[in-house]
Amino acid sequence: MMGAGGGGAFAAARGGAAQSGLPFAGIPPELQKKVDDLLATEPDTPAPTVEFSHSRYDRRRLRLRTLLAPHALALVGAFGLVLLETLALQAGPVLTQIGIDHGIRAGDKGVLVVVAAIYLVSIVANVYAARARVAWSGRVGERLMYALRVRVFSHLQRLDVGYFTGEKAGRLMSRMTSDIESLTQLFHEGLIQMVVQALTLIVVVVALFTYDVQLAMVTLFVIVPFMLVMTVWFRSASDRGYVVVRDRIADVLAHLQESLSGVRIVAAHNRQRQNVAEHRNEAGSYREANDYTAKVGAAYSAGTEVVGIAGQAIILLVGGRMVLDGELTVGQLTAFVLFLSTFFAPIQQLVNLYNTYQKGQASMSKLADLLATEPLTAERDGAVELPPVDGEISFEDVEFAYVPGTPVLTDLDLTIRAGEVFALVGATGAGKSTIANLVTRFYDPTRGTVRIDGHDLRDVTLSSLRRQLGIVPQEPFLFGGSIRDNIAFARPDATDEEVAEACAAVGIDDLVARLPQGVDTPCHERGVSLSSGERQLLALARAFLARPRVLVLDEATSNLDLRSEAKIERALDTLLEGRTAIIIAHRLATAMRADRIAVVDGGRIVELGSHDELVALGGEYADMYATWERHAAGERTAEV
Ligand SMILES: Nc1ncnc2c1ncn2[C@@H]1O[C@H](COP(=O)(O)OP(=O)(O)OP(=O)(O)O)[C@@H](O)[C@H]1O
Repeated sequence: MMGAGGGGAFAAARGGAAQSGLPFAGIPPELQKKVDDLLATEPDTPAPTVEFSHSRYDRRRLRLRTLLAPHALALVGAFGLVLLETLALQAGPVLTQIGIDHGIRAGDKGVLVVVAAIYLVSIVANVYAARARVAWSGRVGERLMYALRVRVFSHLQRLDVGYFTGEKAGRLMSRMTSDIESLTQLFHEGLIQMVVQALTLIVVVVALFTYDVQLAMVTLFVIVPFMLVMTVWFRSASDRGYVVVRDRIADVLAHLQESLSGVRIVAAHNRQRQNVAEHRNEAGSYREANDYTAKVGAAYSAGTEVVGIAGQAIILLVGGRMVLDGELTVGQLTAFVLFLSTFFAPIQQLVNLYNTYQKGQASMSKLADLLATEPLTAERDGAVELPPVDGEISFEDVEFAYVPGTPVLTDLDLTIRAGEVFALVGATGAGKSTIANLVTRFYDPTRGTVRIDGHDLRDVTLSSLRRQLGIVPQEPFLFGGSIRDNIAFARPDATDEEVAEACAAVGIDDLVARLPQGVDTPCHERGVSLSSGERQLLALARAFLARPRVLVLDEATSNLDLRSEAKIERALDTLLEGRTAIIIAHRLATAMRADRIAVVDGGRIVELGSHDELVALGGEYADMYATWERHAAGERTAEV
């Protein structure tokens, strides 16, 4: 299939636009063939159908077995290739023995030629089998990792907001980087190599016993015990080492992530030197942990080398005597020594692979834990679609605690009427954002119920709820992409006209017109290229385009200049029309324009009413208003 947009667009351009006088006047006929050739080389990548559900997903615990099961057939194929590879490789010592005993010692050149030819064939067979096996297992490994990456990412999209507050982002990144990496190693080479080495070991043991039982017994009972003791020591020492290595790399990544996302604050507070010192400590601890595992590995491989060489010397001594006594041929002894040298390699390899396996399993269990984490705001079984709402929000006897035992909101009973503009004011830390977080269902109340048009938020599907909610945070996040992508974030299918309408509604049409590529101008991550006022306006345009029934707006605290402020106020007038709006107001000017105002203090609503009512009440709000008026009067005097 041709890539969806490409061919059609070009074909249309060729047919119609050439005469239309549009800026893109079609492809000149002399270039059409080149374009067709180019399109023919485009990859065949139909748009994937993405399935994402908050409630229906694979809940089985992640295990090696269940991951591999769908690829059983491919694995059987790989096993066949491994068998061929191993047998071809181990033919060497047997052929050498035949060459010596029946060729050299019998003086038969014909045998030597045949043996050499078979040797050559076995090497070629080994090379081809190994090549096919590596390519095959690599492909299966990549498919597994692809599926796992998508599964983990999808689950991260599903988890509740609170989870990300509790988990350091750097640690989560290490799930997706170093843990996925160690599983990749396991799937690509680790597992199949374990089979290769285990098979080699079996073939060699069978060959040793076939050549001479007595010599094989010497090998097994004198040499192997040393090998085993060292291996057991190595296993436990390196296991301990790798646990530390994994923890420390996670710390390094966490520190890196934090320093990168806080780069402005770091620069502003001159923390670079201290940050470098901290990172040096983190990286130093990681290096020490790696030093330890390297030391353990070095001691083990040197030790096994010594045992291997000593083993060959013992076999030469015992076997040599047997040759002298006529119990063994020279060819057989040579084959035995050759087999012996391939006997230790698989043991060493298996132990190394055991590390890969351990690392992979540890990563698997961390990823399994992550995948088993149920979102705290999980969708209930049988959750229903929220029908189009008028936008009445009610809190019934609500209590909420981020940390069990320390409630942040208590005894909250409140009804925000449909279409009402409702402002929350109060000191910092009073609980205003928390109230908003319950409306957007970023959290569920610890006790009581939050309803929208009478529906308990926990009974409706998350997507149908969020479709009708608009959220404008204090510090709007801008994603990599164009201004258009950011405005149409909630509705990527919005038409150009709708995007333009949203820009005009919030008054950023003149800003967009000034940009070099208009709405297609790329904006950077976190919107560093836009001012904070412009970012707020862009977020308002985003909300406007989404046309939510209920809008939750956390007003920017940053001081905006009077023009930007006026612009934002005008944008709000358009945006709030006919919608229920909950505004966390940081400026009294905003609160004053609301239909009703709630003063929040210590997790409770202490005053509730319109601006005039609250001023008349003479309580906390009236005090705030009086202070604000004095300030405003002061500013006016200063201006005069
Ligand atoms: N994720 C969290 N985990 C634990 N405690 C939290 C969390 N978020 C907020 N809190 C605490 O809950 C209380 C209420 O916080 P909230 O953010 O609702 O206040 P606020 O009135 O919106 O303040 P501000 O005007 O500064 O945004 C505060 O004491 C705060 O420290």
